[in-house]
Amino acid sequence: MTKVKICGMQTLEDAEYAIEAGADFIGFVFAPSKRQVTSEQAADIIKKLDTGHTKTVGVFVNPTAEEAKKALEDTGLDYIQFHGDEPEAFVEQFKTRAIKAFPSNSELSNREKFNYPGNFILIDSPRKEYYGGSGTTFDWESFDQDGLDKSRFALAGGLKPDNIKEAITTFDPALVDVSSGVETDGRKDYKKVDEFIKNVKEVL
Ligand SMILES: O=C(O)c1ccccc1NCC(=O)[C@H](O)[C@H](O)COP(=O)(O)O
Repeated sequence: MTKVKICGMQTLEDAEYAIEAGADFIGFVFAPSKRQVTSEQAADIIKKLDTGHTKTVGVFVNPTAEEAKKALEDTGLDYIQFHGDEPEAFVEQFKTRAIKAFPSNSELSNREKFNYPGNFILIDSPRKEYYGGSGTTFDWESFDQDGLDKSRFALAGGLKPDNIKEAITTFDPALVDVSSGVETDGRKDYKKVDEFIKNVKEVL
């Protein structure tokens, strides 16, 4: 079954809700974003969570190796999501605890992307004001799926309760990642979180 990551946790209540609703991963954005949290805020939330099977992810854009290692050690994160232009050799240092994101308009071929180490290779919409979290889909039809390793493929960008089934049918990803699509007025909307996860689980 497709796994779900709910990204952009900003409060303990949001994180607890996403875990209870069945998210496999929850994300905290450390990069510049309207959802940005400090490592102290994330650590404070994570230490209060009973995560069960849910894994925690810190989203960074072009961090130094020291920043990423410190976040893993000090914040209690399970994984780091590299959402910038981090080179392959850089991600290699974190390979058992890394997710590597690329915009859908990256010049790298799918084979080159999947040569990167990491548990998942995430394809997100093209960058706008920030490196992610744009809330817009990319053109699924014209995206070349040749060379995608579906077992490590994660899909993001404008996913929401009413397009997630079509997204899964179109791409058969191992993981789907959402932020804006489960928000109302910039805050996590628990009804949308429930609906999103329910719809993912309904796809066989
Ligand atoms: O969510 C952000 O604000 C963000 C900012 C900068 C870098 C990455 C960011 N998010 C990473 C994610 O994993 C999001 O879930 C992904 O970009 C999809 O976002 P959305 O289109 O809003 O569902």
